[in-house]
Amino acid sequence: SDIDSQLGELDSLLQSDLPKAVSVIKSLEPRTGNFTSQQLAKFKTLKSINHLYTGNFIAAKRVLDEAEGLNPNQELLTQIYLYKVTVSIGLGEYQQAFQQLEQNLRRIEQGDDTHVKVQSYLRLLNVYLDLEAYKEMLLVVNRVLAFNKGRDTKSECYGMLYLAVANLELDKHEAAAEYFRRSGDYCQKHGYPLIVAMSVKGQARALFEQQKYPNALPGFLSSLEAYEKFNFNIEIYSNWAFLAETYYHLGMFAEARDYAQRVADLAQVQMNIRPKQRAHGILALLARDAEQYQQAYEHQVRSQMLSETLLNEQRLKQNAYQMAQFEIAEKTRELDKIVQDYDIFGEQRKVLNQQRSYSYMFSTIFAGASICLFLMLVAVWSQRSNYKRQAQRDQLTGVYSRFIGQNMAENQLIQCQTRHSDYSVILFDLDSLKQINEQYGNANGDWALQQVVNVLNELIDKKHILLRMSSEEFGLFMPQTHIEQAYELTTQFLEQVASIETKLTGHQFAITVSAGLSCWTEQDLSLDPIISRAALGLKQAKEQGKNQAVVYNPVKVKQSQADADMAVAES
Ligand SMILES: Nc1nc2c(ncn2[C@@H]2O[C@H](COP(=O)(O)OP(=O)(O)OP(=O)(O)O)[C@@H](O)[C@H]2O)c(=O)[nH]1
Repeated sequence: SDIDSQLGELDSLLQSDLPKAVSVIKSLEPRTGNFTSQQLAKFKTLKSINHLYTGNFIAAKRVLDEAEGLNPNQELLTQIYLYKVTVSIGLGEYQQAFQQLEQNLRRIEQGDDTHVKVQSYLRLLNVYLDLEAYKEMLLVVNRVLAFNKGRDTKSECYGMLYLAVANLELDKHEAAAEYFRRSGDYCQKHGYPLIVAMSVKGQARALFEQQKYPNALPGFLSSLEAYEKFNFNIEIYSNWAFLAETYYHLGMFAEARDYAQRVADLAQVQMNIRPKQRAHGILALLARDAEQYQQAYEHQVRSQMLSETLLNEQRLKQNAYQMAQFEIAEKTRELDKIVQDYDIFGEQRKVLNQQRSYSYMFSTIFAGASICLFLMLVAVWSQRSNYKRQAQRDQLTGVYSRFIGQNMAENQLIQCQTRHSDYSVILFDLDSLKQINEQYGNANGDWALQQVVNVLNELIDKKHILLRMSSEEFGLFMPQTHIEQAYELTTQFLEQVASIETKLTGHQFAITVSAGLSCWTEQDLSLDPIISRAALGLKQAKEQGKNQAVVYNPVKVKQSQADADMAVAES
């Protein structure tokens, strides 16, 4: 009918000429009263695509719900569900996306269209990857491979790659290396050079994780060369960062510095953050080896702040759009092939070929089973499962870094403020660390720092937050702890530190710490004034001859002599 053909036209326009599509939607709107419910469902579904293009996920969700309620046929229903998944991904509601996919899969499994099944499974893999549900990924990968049986080479190629990625993320590094080798061979044979490069890199990653740095090196170098042909910058920069780290472990410091510096010099845009985070980590290590502690500390702080930025879920979408900016002929050809292979929407193929940019976007957003595959892959490769922990911790002592730790402490303080409960802070600093470094070497200085932290870790409990405030200073934040309790704990801490046995190092030297204490008063609106007072206490402790704790709380000191007494040096 006339309406059906107009809906068909709208379908095409949505991928070729968005402004015109919008005007067609407007012109059809007043006539929807004459539509059959099937046509109306189709119309609403198409409207949702427009909303998706413009990033209006809420509106898309609403019209899709309406379309679903109109009892559409099976084919349209599948389409509606897939768009709903896209909406959920767009809204960052991955759990929901996952449930919708499961629902849809159950429906699809009852049907017998193997192609649709494989595409849906691949799509499900995206979401699993994003949810870091690697075990589930393995199950679904096996289903992809079982259904596809090598029929669709592209799906097979991706399936094999996914299998390797899941193994890598599950820390099955040996298996991962083997699977990456196989996916590399297969994809090479069937002409998917970009996936070959990813497989080569994946293999290098698996070897890298096993600390087989000499074996990992050639893989990073050769995949770098391949990515360079594609101008695939995201991967190029990522490889530089891995090369920096690999060279560092191989003791080739000049090369490590060179690659790390290249990455550190990159613009601070979304897609560079992960490599930059890694590169600053390496620069921190290099600076530390050169005994440039201030620089090392600064690099570490930068690295940690970048990690924090990465935690933002939005990076996935932004990565997608960064990627979409690569207007490289090679890449476009590759994408066209992907789009063809993954063209769930059959007839739209010819339009996709006419209109590259829209097809690009279309494939990114909808036929996402293809391009999203490697976008998400890039994102997940950028987000090692343990990186969150690493980023939050000081590398030497394992305590929280300042950035993370102080945020946590600040949150705790707010809770104490609302409950009017106690909150104490201890700042401490190893005495004469400079001298220990100079006399017994930096390694022993490091060792001393670690021992001191070990001692304190034994004395504190879960609710306490221990963090490295700067290269020299540590802070202990203690909710629901009265200053007298804090002082008692500090006294014990100082005693135990003083009795640390240093013979194991081959030297005999004294380790002591000085500490400043302070606690929350009703006047304090944040941690800052409390920390400043503790710092004054620490300064006083140093001035009074070190190896002692000083409580600095002017308000309380004025109020009671007992508190002032606590400020007296430990005997
Ligand atoms: N080994 C080692 N030394 C460090 C680390 N971080 C900082 N340092 C060194 O610690 C020293 C601190 O020097 P100062 O601020 O003069 O303090 P100090 O020698 O500890 O003397 P006081 O704090 O006054 O007792 C500097 O020489 C830094 O290079 C580290 O992670 N490991």
